[in-house]
Amino acid sequence: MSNEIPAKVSDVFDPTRWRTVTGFDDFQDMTYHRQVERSADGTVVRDLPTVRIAFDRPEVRNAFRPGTVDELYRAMDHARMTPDVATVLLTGNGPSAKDGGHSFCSGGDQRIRGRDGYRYAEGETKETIDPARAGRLHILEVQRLMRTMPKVVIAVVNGWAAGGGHSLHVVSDLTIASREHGKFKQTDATVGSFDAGYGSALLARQIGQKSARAIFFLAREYSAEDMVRLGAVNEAVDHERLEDVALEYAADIARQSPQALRMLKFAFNLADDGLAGQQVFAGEATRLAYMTDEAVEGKDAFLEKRDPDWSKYPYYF
Ligand SMILES: CC(C)(COP(=O)(O)OP(=O)(O)OC[C@H]1O[C@@H](n2cnc3c(N)ncnc32)[C@H](O)[C@@H]1OP(=O)(O)O)[C@@H](O)C(=O)NCCC(=O)NCCSC(=O)c1cc(O)c2ccccc2c1O
Repeated sequence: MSNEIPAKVSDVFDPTRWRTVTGFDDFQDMTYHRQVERSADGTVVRDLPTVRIAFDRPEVRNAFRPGTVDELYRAMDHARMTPDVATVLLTGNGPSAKDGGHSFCSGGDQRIRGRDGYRYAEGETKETIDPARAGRLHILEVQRLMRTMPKVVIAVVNGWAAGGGHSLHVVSDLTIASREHGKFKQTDATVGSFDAGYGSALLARQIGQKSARAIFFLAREYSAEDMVRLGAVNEAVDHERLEDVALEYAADIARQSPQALRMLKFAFNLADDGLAGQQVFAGEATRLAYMTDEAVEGKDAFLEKRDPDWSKYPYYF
């Protein structure tokens, strides 16, 4: 494992607490780091169970284009499949070198929005759109991944959370936000778009119908403190302490049982996610069942071409 200290990608990012995750060197729009413990001389002693995934387009308030979403999905899925990762911090790098603005994510990049979704493009403008590739709305696939992955996802809102960026905070398990720079605005309807899935309906489950409807219908700006009062954000934090506090949350999460965490996450989702939620919860119930001698007896009996002997296993009540 490399002892190299990564570049300082954001104002509240402490490079000594992280290493760059290998295999993602091709990323252009995102950064992906793993928390580490280092000795006094900077040597990595061990990995810690948290990753940091961040939008890295601060000059456009961390708007996402299809390539951004591809990278976000890859990092998130890698975190999902890394067995010693408990918590994912999703945040935005910044501030913008252009104007000093802070952003978590401002949703879909409107410059390359086509009539069929967001278009792949060589450059930053509509003139560079690749006509051979269809438009995408696959941030929804990322939302489903965040929702169903058996890890705790924390939105670390360091600046603007607008449009599709607002929805990413909604679908995260927890949200902490910068008191100074965390700002929330659901601009979907302003630009003729609408997240009619988790972004709106789940928000209504979280904070109530009237408040959620106001956020979408009025598209007003809310501070981190406003959002704490509404119940949409767990905590407003001094900006300079934002990632430290996020790592304190992650340390508490790491003290809990992995099995209990995933059963709880899927239990929280179950009723709101209908049969899909039941399927995800039930999959973990099946895994627990596979761990029992009773289930092993069923498998062994099949392989040994005999009838299963259930006599040792009571009909619990
Ligand atoms: C986020 C803001 C409120 C910040 O305002 P502020 O005044 O601080 O900054 P500027 O407006 O000056 O922005 C600086 C700079 O960044 C550019 N920029 C900002 N956001 C975007 C963006 N989303 N796309 C492209 N460019 C952006 C801005 O133009 C400036 O550039 P300069 O060259 O002039 O320096 C404010 O910026 C803002 O309101 N942004 C737009 C937010 C928005 O409407 N987002 C899209 C909503 S729709 C969406 O995200 C969405 C995506 C999906 O994939 C979906 C899929 C399925 C269903 C629904 C979806 C969906 O709704």
